[in-house]
Amino acid sequence: MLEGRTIALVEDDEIMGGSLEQRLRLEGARVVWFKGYQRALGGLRTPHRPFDAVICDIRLGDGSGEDLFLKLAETTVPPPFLFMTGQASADQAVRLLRSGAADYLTKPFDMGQLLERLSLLIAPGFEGDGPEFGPSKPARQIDEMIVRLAQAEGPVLILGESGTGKRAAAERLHARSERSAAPFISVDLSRIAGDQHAARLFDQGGAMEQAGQGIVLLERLGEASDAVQAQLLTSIWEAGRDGMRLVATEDNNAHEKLRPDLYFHLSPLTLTIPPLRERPEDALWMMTRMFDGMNRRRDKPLKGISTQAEAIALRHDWRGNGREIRARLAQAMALAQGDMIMPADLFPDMAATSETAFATLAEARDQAERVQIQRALDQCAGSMMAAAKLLGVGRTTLWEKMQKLGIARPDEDVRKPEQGRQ
Ligand SMILES: Nc1ncnc2c1ncn2[C@@H]1O[C@H](COP(=O)(O)OP(=O)(O)OP(=O)(O)O)[C@@H](O)[C@H]1O
Repeated sequence: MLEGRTIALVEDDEIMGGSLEQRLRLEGARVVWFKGYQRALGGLRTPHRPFDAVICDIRLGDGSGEDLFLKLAETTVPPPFLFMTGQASADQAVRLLRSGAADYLTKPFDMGQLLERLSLLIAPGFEGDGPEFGPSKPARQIDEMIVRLAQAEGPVLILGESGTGKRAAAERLHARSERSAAPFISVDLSRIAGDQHAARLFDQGGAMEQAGQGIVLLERLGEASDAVQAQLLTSIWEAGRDGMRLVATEDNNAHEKLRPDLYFHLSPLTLTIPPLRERPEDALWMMTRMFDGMNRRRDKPLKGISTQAEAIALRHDWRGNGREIRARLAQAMALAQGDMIMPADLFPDMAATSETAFATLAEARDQAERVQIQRALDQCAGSMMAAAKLLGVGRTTLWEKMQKLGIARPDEDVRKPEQGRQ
């Protein structure tokens, strides 16, 4: 019944947790058991695999299940939560459901009841091929946006740095749309000489004709000349509702590279994919996912990626985004000497620097604090007062931490943009 599902169990009671774990496994689920608030917070924020659901006790020794859910909801879209409460008051029940939790059960309950509720909350709407872009809030929003774009009509513009997954998004859009049975034709304009663009797109047997009522993906559309862009605009008009649907990709400067009339025609349905350095938890998630796929194809599978390598991956800036992850992993898996991927396998170019040296606890804590403070400041549009509140510390403590960690005051960034981020 739960075959292939991954369920997180958050329960600090050994006996209750043990029997739940056993039963869920019997039903075929993969269970990850977190025995307290703090552990669950870490594990659910950066899951190695997305969870289909979370079964969570309300009372935990070191916090509450409700706080756990709310904390996760600040930065990610949590998986559906099924809470287990003692005698839940009506107020608490309403509050839990309003906060976005999927369901709750009042103790004592029997296993049959729990399994029934669980299957209800997993089956409709949550079934399918899982997230494509990661567990972070922006990534889940991209997944949702793709579904909405797939159901709409009209051309789509996908923007983002190289390797952020623009092509992956277009493929998913095609697969989710009513046009999925029709062709998906892609042309990367940067790989074809400029004087061949028009022929490749518009001639007999060209991309437009091949696509029929399917999707034409034009990668790096800004490479096309002004004349080709004008011709494209005409063919979008001519294709109308019954012809091909155009999806184009560009970097974030599309407005400078495309003819204004074409840009304005494409831009109403725009999907912008943020780079991985702004959502490090997705980088880790994507790395694990790619590792699993590549590892399955190996004659001698590796055991996994070491936690040290993961820690460095979490703070690496991934300028090449998914493309860089894939390249580094392929190299690491080919060259790994042991049965685990170690930092030097994944980042051999940094092997001589302190970047791959094993981080001390203090360094790891500083790094985690730096990321969290920066996130809070971003979320609060630079307001230190609001960020301090979000982080649960006083403004002075936040200020002292920022000085210690070398984080610029937000108003300094505003006054001197040239000294801001690179
Ligand atoms: N969300 C994602 N899901 C799966 N793979 C991804 C994702 N994002 C990036 N990748 C991987 O990263 C690489 C680049 O992805 P893709 O071609 O979709 O990116 P892109 O934004 O179109 O890149 P470019 O602009 O450089 O062509 C591919 O190997 C792909 O497997």
